[in-house]
Amino acid sequence: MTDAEAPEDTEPPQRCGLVAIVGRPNVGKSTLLNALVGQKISITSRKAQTTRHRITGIRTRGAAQFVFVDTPGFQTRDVGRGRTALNRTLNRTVLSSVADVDLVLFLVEAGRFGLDDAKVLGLLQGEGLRDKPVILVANKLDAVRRRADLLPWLKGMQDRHPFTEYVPMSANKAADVDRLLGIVERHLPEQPWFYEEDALTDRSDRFLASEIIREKLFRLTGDELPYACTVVIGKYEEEGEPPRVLHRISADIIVERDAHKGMVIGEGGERLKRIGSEARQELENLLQAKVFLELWVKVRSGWADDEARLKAYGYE
Ligand SMILES: Nc1nc2c(ncn2[C@@H]2O[C@H](COP(=O)(O)OP(=O)(O)OP(=O)(O)O)[C@@H](O)[C@H]2O)c(=O)[nH]1
Repeated sequence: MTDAEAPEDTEPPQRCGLVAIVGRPNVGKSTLLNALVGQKISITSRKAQTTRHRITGIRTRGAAQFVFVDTPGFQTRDVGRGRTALNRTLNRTVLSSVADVDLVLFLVEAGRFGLDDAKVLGLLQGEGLRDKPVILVANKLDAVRRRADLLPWLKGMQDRHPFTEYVPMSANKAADVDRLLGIVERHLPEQPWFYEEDALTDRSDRFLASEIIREKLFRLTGDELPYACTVVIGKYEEEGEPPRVLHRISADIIVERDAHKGMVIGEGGERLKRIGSEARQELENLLQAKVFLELWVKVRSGWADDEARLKAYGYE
């Protein structure tokens, strides 16, 4: 067979790129990330501002590999009284996580654009970020009662920023999420994939463990517990060979006051038991291994105000 007769190579070239998901707290960033990645990686909670770490989720679909970077929402609410070290650290994280990405998904709630949203958009229009392609994702479309109002709203958004695309959608609708992936794909640079085809996250098991425990902590304590609580993994050991692997994990739940300790432990230790057993089950699913989980509750007042301690806990 000569070259002229060879069948045409129809394989599309590989695409791969970093995508940041930004938006004010509670707009649906974690929900969207989980849906885009197709498996639960980040944590979601009805409570605002639970995502403090920069989390990557990876999705490989066809020729495209999407590397998602979830960022904490630009902090518009103070933690405790006044501006704390925690807040300053969070704002720095937002900026640095967006600087090196190929594309930004700017999430707002469809039909709304408040002061909080404007602050995040302001960050995106800052020095060094101006030429970055930004897709406006108008999330929670299902919650919009008057669809007719949406068109003028979208027109208004055009005046606020020259967005690359406008995508009204619901993060909890699979078809919408699929359509968004298709749109994002077109903006990924043509280059070889960074990760294996089946990679989901470059975060360690240790990190995922602390995120899952923290999610259970917030879900099961409701609104009582201030979000200035954290989870620190002390011991993390793996024993045995597949398929019989055991992860031995010991974690500290750090709270600010004795009263909070009581809330976490609950009557007769019931609540702490539940946090532990739900986290263990979820970890066993995720790791496909047995998990032995030990939880301790410790009081360290003022931890959110101590930069050195934040570093020790991994908030950089
Ligand atoms: N109706 C509706 N609710 C949604 C949608 N997407 C997210 N939510 C809800 O919005 C709330 C906040 O979602 P999260 O994904 O935790 O929001 P987030 O932006 O990551 O919040 P932070 O971690 O606080 O920054 C949750 O109760 C979600 O279930 C959507 O498309 N429609």
